[in-house]
Amino acid sequence: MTSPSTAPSINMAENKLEAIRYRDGQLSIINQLKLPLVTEYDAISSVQDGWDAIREMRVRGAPAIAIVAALSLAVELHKRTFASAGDAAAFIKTSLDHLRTSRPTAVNLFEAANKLEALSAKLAAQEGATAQQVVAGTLAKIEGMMAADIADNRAIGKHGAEAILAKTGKDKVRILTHCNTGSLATAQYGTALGVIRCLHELGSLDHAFCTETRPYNQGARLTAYELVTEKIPSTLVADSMVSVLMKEKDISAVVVGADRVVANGDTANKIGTYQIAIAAKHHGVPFYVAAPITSVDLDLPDGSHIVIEERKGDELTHIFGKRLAAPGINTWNPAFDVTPASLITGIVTERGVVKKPDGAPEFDMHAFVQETRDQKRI
Ligand SMILES: CSC[C@H]1O[C@H](OP(=O)(O)O)[C@H](O)[C@@H]1O
Repeated sequence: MTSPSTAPSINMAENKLEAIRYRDGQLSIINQLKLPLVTEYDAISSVQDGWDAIREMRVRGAPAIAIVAALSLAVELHKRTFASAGDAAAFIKTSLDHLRTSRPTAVNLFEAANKLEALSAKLAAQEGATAQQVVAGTLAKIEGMMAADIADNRAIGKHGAEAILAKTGKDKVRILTHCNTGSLATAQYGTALGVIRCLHELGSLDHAFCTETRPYNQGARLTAYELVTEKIPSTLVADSMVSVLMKEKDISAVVVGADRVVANGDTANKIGTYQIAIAAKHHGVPFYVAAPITSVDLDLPDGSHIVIEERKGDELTHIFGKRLAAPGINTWNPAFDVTPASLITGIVTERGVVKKPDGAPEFDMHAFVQETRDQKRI
């Protein structure tokens, strides 16, 4: 499945980091387990290949997971033939059911799967529907996902940059982020890292700080890679340095991504986000979550209902396959934590920044989604 390549991950023509390559039914992804030392694209030729890449975290990041899952289905739809519209819809449903089991916490995958399943069932139920119509309609929806995600990320970047500059009243800001929420976690540009990119484009970024993000090191490996590649002034810190960083380095705001934002604004994000939010509260640093509406789960009332993925202890005990922890030690490796709404200043989406109603400790995501429904594209 792996096709080692020395091709650069930067598309020099557009100066864009291309983590997901999809052309005419052919899909490949950068193997993020090997970054930043090796840039290698893995071919994804089936739904099972997509599932494996997501489970093994060769591709990760909430929007990227949803997009690669859907595109892995698109790859199969390009190759297969079906006897009837019903057969095509049944295959799509079975594939999506399988893809839903790859990783549990990021809601984007489930949101995309639900939409695609509903669409294919609707197409198949139409009078005289053919398999080709079901496949073509589903493919069009899937193939539009990347463009929609890039547009959403650019809008998130703009809203987030404006909100941070307004809140801090500063011309130039110093931003801390956690994990990787950039081009590697999305179709391109990124969510929280998109806000940092936008501040940089506006000439309003003094400096970005990224955490290592143990145990998987998305910050040290991936965010640092994106920041250095784009020549954004930036510094890497260990997760354990966040409080002293806020005390001594004049951090203007924190902006992080999200895997699931529930109805009251409680937010599941990469493990370690919660302690950064607590430190931000203590130091009076505004704390923003940046995420597309596809990361909002209105079905869950608060964060206690979010299923948190637990991953293998090897991610803690080993780095690049090399053991660093004492053999025999027990491990606990939750991949995400939940930051309570009370610690969050604002939730930046493509439709604007959600704020708490006056004096309220929590957000009303239902009201925000309802009010902004007309702006919905996908
Ligand atoms: C914009 S990506 C959101 C999210 O995804 C990351 O998780 P993982 O690397 O485990 O897939 C992280 O929590 C990011 O903030």
